[in-house]
Amino acid sequence: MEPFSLPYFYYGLCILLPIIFHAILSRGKTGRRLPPGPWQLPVIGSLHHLVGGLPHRVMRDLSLRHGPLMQLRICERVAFVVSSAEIAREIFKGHGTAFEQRPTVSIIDDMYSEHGMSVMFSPYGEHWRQLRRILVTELLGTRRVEAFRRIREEEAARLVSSVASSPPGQLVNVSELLAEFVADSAVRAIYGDKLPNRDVYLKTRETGTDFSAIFDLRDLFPSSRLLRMLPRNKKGQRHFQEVSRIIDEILRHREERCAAGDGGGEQDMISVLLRMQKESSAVPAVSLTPGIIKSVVTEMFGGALDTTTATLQWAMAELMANPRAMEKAQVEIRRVLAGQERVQEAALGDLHYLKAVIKETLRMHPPTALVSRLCLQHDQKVQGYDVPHGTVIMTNVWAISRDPKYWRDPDTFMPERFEGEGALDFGGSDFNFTPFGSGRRVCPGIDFSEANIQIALASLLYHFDWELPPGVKEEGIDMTESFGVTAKRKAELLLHPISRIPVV
Ligand code: HEM
Repeated sequence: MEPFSLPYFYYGLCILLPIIFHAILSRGKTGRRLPPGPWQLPVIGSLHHLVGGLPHRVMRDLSLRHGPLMQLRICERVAFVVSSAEIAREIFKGHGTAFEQRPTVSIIDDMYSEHGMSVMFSPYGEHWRQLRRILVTELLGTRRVEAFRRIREEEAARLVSSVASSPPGQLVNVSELLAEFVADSAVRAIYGDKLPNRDVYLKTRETGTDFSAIFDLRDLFPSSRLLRMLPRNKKGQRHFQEVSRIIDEILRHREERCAAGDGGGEQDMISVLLRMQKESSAVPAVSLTPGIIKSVVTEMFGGALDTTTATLQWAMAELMANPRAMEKAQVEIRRVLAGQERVQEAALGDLHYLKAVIKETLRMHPPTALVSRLCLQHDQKVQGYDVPHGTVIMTNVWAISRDPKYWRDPDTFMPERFEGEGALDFGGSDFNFTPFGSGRRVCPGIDFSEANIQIALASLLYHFDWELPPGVKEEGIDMTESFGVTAKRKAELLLHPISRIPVV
């Protein structure tokens, strides 16, 4: 064994002393009662604990050690991570509007500062309330979602035609086809037409969900004047400029078509917004300037595409990994739709097992695994702990919906748990199952995305049986999640379709 070496002792002391002083000083300074958390380093705080894994998974593991309300300090930002349904309920039900603001990052602030905030990142207040009302009543309400039915049916028919026309015996890239289905169906609803450069847009979106495009040191050290003078994140800037250019192009096309007399029957979201802009009395407290319309449209694209696509891709992968659930879903669909040439939405209301499959997919793979809010009121207390003004509250939706305290065999895909009377719903009031968030800022796109997911899944399962590539077993399907803002599948899903109900 090496003899004790004095220089190593001094090196160790040099590292430890600042940590100890920092811990003592910060404790003395705040005088607050804060929740427990992992040990912190000077300057970076708890950041080092988060390196090397997917944030929602690392945070779940940390919270198993430190508790369901855990404090993290990421450089200058304080975050409380919530990993229990009871605490989530306390936060969203017991504190009025204290936690109804979303934290934002500088790259998003920069982008919106040019043309005005939309809904997602708007501070809680009158502007948000008015825009949210437009979303809920005019753009994403039941009546409007119903009006997009023809679009969904056409795009679902196109999806199964693409599968049917693939060369016999060849694998079909189901992930890609589902991404294209969502892009076409959602975009036609938003814009009235398909994107002329859909593939370029989809590629651009991929960058937008990459953490490296939104990362900026300014967000971690908001008090640093020096960092504010440094150049912005180039990757993020390029990405947002590209998105901005594409949305400008879309809006220009739509306005030209409106001017040429094609109002899209006032069905698509952009023409609704343009009409409301003209009738300014329709929205007294918010001026629908071209900039605000651009922000709303950008957000509709952002909110709709990745989340819906990820859910569909996970659902197909889970069904392939669980042949019993696949068979049960197909038996139901083929019984309910018996004799139909293609899937029509009218029958989908009777597909109870399919609905349970979608819920179970969202339980196991919530696309927004961490839902963040900001505490903007003073003197809030949660579980007896102080919540300082400016604290980021991160609800670990993924951890809660995989917690054995609430779910039997939480890592097993079991749609049956959502069958029958009294099954949980994802509207935001069952706090152990909140893939769409909760409280006043719950996702307004639930009906819109559910309608798209149902018809695409039902169509794929109605017309085809599906087989894995040779040599791949159900338990060998790659279920790795990619690292990014949306919890997507890392691997593409390649499958063999076997025609059962011919596509005509
Ligand atoms: C499977 C699909 C989807 C999932 C899982 C999802 C999830 C979420 C979540 C977790 C939030 C945050 C809620 C909170 O803070 O409590 C959110 C907010 C939001 N979502 Fe979705 N979403 C989906 C689809 C959509 C669609 C289709 C749209 C629009 C076309 C949309 C637009 C929005 C908007 C605008 C907000 C911000 C609401 C506000 O701050 O008031 N989402 N979504």
